[in-house]
Amino acid sequence: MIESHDVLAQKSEEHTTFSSKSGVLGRAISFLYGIAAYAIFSVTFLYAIGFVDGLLVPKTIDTGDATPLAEAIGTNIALLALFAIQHSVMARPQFKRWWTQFVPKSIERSTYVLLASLALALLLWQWQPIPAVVWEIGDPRIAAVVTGLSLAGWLFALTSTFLINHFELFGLHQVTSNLAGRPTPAPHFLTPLFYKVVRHPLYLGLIVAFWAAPTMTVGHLLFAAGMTAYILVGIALEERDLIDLFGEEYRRYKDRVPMLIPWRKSV
Ligand SMILES: C[S@@+](CC[C@H](N)C(=O)[O-])C[C@H]1O[C@@H](n2cnc3c(N)ncnc32)[C@H](O)[C@@H]1O
Repeated sequence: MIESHDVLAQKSEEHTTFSSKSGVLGRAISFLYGIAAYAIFSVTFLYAIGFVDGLLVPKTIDTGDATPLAEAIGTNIALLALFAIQHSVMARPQFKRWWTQFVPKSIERSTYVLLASLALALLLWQWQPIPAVVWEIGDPRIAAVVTGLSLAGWLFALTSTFLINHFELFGLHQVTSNLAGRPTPAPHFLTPLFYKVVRHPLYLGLIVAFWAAPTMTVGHLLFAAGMTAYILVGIALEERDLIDLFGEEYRRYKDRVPMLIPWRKSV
């Protein structure tokens, strides 16, 4: 089903109706809730960079008490699955339609961001190290370049969110509009800068950040492989929704621009 901009405008209208009904106090509380969700996301995201790259934080992907291998693998797969299921299920329009019967539309995205951050925080906290080494770069200068590449991946991912709409993606736009009594504008299809080269620069940045490791342990490899597999499934689901939302425009974009690997027709 192609969701027209009229339908989206009507949704914005419904959103305004809620805003005007909820009162100033309700809107102020929603706004503070959105700010808190965003703050929790920011701390978790920054911690995740240190965790994956083994920089500055007390617990990294390769530190912590050793547990039996089967237990470590089982725990880590369960943590990755929880993160992936939360992300994928809650991002779907059908799920959003269902749970906005209980959660106000203005804080739907903030609640998603909050739960996603908590799922990530649980993973960072409970992750079991598996220290066996898969590869290790001996030359410290090359190792530093590889860490730099990983950091560049994180920055590329973060920049991509600003290119489409960082504040909408993380729920701040919605709670701010609600506070001001304005409708949240309907989503727009955008292809700025990186989005002209690949369709999913944010995910590409994350994949680079996960795989560019000067020392790759089995634990880190499990994390990188699990997250990459999840991203590929996530892309298939996201693109189905984007075609529903933007129709022929997104189909043509898909034919023209590769998914993740620049200048490659198919991927
Ligand atoms: C976490 S972001 C990831 C964006 C993209 N997949 C990427 O990797 O850069 C997911 C949100 O971005 C939106 N989105 C993805 N591509 C978009 C585009 N070209 N223009 C506007 N919104 C887009 C999706 O509808 C979804 O709500």
